[in-house]
Amino acid sequence: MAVPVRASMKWFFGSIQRCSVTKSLCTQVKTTENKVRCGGRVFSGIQPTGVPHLGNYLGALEQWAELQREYRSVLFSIVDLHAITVPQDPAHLRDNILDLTASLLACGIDPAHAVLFRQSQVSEHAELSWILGCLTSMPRLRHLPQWKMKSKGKNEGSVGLFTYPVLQAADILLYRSTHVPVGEDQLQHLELAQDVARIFNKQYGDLFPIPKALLSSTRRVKSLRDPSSKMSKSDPHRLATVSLTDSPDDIVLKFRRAVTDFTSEAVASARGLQTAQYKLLVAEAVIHRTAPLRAELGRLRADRGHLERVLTRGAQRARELAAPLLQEVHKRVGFC
Ligand SMILES: Nc1ncnc2c1ncn2[C@@H]1O[C@H](COP(=O)(O)OC(=O)[C@@H](N)Cc2c[nH]c3ccccc23)[C@@H](O)[C@H]1O
Repeated sequence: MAVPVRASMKWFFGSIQRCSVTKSLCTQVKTTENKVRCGGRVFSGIQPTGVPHLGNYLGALEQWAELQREYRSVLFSIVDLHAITVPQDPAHLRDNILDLTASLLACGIDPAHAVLFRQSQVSEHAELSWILGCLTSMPRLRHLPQWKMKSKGKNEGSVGLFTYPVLQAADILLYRSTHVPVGEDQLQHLELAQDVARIFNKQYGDLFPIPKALLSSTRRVKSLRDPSSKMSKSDPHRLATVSLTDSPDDIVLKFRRAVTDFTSEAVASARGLQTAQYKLLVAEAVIHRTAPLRAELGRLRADRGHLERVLTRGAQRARELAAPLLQEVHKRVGFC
């Protein structure tokens, strides 16, 4: 099958993928515009489904760390309410939340610069989600990716899975966020958040800025087994996904087995190499890039108390921002 592993490895050679989405929806991160210290507010979220993979890192987390130095106000949430839209084992979920916290810190998220918190510890998310859900039509949600993928096309999922994107809109709007760094797979969800903000503003008066997506240069890392799909935590094929905690041997194995249509003409720095040599080169680059993260992650994971404290403090700071906004929403809709 002629499918490009090089597409999933492009970042290594510094190739910048072109943004195919309209300018109004998204902005690529490394533009001059965004290098200026911005007065806006950045918000993003990640599901606690284990240690992040290379797609999460290159598509989102790497730029999260940069943005916290560039923006005045930055919040990152571990979205555990989203995680339970599919069945979860409670003990496993608890572990995953702390493992993800350690991973985010290892990727450079600094609680002194960014508010890092668990979504379920700030109840305003769920409450705003209800209000926004009352402004959202069912047909608008039916075609969004989470529902289409996870309900298996048979309308089999839970109500929570169906309204998942409304909760995501609430996450973003609750902080009047202006910029949302995400991978390409989240753009449709962001469009919904924009629509909901417009609907609310029209009905109740201007309150929410229309949030923009910030796409990294590596906005879609593909599965190493089936490049027609994205690299994903839920991929059942063990060799499809590179986790940040994979051992160097595992990384080499996964790239060696990766599906590719590579020809050495395609990437200047690999000219003249055979496919096997090229794959090894990329595997070594990934090992080199992830080694410091692996070491730091191991250290952070050992101190569960510290991780809990980071999340508790983060939730306090998030609530200080969320409560007055929700109060204002209450006033506008007529609750007080
Ligand atoms: N293969 C890939 N290539 C490039 N980027 C990728 C790849 N896989 C994942 N990503 C990006 O990683 C981030 C977290 O992924 P999640 O699936 O947990 O991401 C999700 O499931 C969201 N619904 C979480 C969420 C909840 N509320 C939010 C509010 C704002 C932004 C995001 C959220 C995302 O930026 C995602 O785009």
